[in-house]
Amino acid sequence: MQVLHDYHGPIPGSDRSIMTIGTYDGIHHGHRRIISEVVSRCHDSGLSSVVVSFDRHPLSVLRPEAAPLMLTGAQQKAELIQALGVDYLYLLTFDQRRSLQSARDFVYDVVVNGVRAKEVHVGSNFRFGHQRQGDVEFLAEVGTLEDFEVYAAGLSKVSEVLGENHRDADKAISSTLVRKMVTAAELQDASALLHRFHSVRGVVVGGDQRGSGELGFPTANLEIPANMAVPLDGVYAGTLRPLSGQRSHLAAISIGTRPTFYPSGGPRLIESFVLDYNGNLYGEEVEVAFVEFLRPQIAYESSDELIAQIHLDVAAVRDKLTLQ
Ligand SMILES: Cc1cc2nc3c(=O)[nH]c(=O)nc-3n(C[C@H](O)[C@H](O)[C@H](O)COP(=O)(O)O)c2cc1C
Ligand SMILES: Nc1ncnc2c1ncn2[C@@H]1O[C@H](COP(=O)(O)OP(=O)(O)OP(=O)(O)O)[C@@H](O)[C@H]1O
Repeated sequence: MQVLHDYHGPIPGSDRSIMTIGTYDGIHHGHRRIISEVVSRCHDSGLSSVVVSFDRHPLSVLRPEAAPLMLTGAQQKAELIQALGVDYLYLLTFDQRRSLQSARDFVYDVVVNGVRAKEVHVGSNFRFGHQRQGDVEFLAEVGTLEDFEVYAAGLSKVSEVLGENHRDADKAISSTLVRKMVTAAELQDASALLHRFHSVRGVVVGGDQRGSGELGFPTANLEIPANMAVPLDGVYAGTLRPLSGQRSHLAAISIGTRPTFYPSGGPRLIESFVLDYNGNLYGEEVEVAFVEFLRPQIAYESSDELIAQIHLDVAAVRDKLTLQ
């Protein structure tokens, strides 16, 4: 897959393309359906597949105070789109200028002159352009004039993945809904909607050295990235993968402020005790994936009580994740 940044001009190597547009944070079940449809129609027609997306969430420019915590960083989103077999990711800088662009100018700039689309696939709720004025009907009107077809897919509902009895069965799957599930630690539901375990990437930083010393459980510490969705404070079964390698390791993960040692609150961290591992992870970029909530954070009376509990946590991780 080739990544084009604010590319002006025809997509290289192809006359016309089949495209989709959206924020595409998380690449959830509904997103996958649309992107896979684009890829499959390209296989049939020999055209190139293009996902047009933004380099940041539009709300981070329009109303930063209302910007959501993200499910994917830019690199991970690109990797997930690539894994679906897409040829080109066309990333638009979402800045003040873009936010003021009318729906008509956006279609001509991106769909007609940029991608030279033959087909545009979106969900039926897709909106675009200044103040979200453009909708599927407007896109189709321009399509009639400019010779591209618009396919508006019905929205995939939660019931398709989580069954008719789920609390949110009737809702459309959306990034917003998955973000809520992640932050509420409803990880089984979130994983099913994402087709993967939610994860966060970061560089391992030094801690207080208490983990490797007094506790006997060294931890790879990540600062919580300011704009990423992270499950609520607690202890989790999950995995850690150094991005320099392919292998994931089982991990007992603690998210929180270490209340045993910082009663009035320390920095909030993601700390991973990696099972059966004694390498050095400092300075490495890693991906920590959250599989299952085990328990809340507890302020223990003594280190010994915490150590006894971490032994149980590690056993629980082994038990749950080696059976899956
Ligand atoms: C599996 C696991 C569970 C943990 N649970 C708690 C907890 O319930 N309460 C708490 O105060 N700290 C908890 N911690 C965090 C430890 O306090 C922390 O790892 C320790 O203070 C070492 O910090 P350091 O990495 O800065 O040296 C947990 C850590 C791990 C790995
Ligand atoms: N459940 C769904 N089923 C089918 N298509 C969807 C679904 N959700 C979103 N889409 C489509 O996927 C594209 C990207 O969606 P986008 O990321 O903008 O929306 P979203 O997932 O609903 O996120 P948010 O909750 O932030 O609005 C759009 O064309 C959108 O209409």
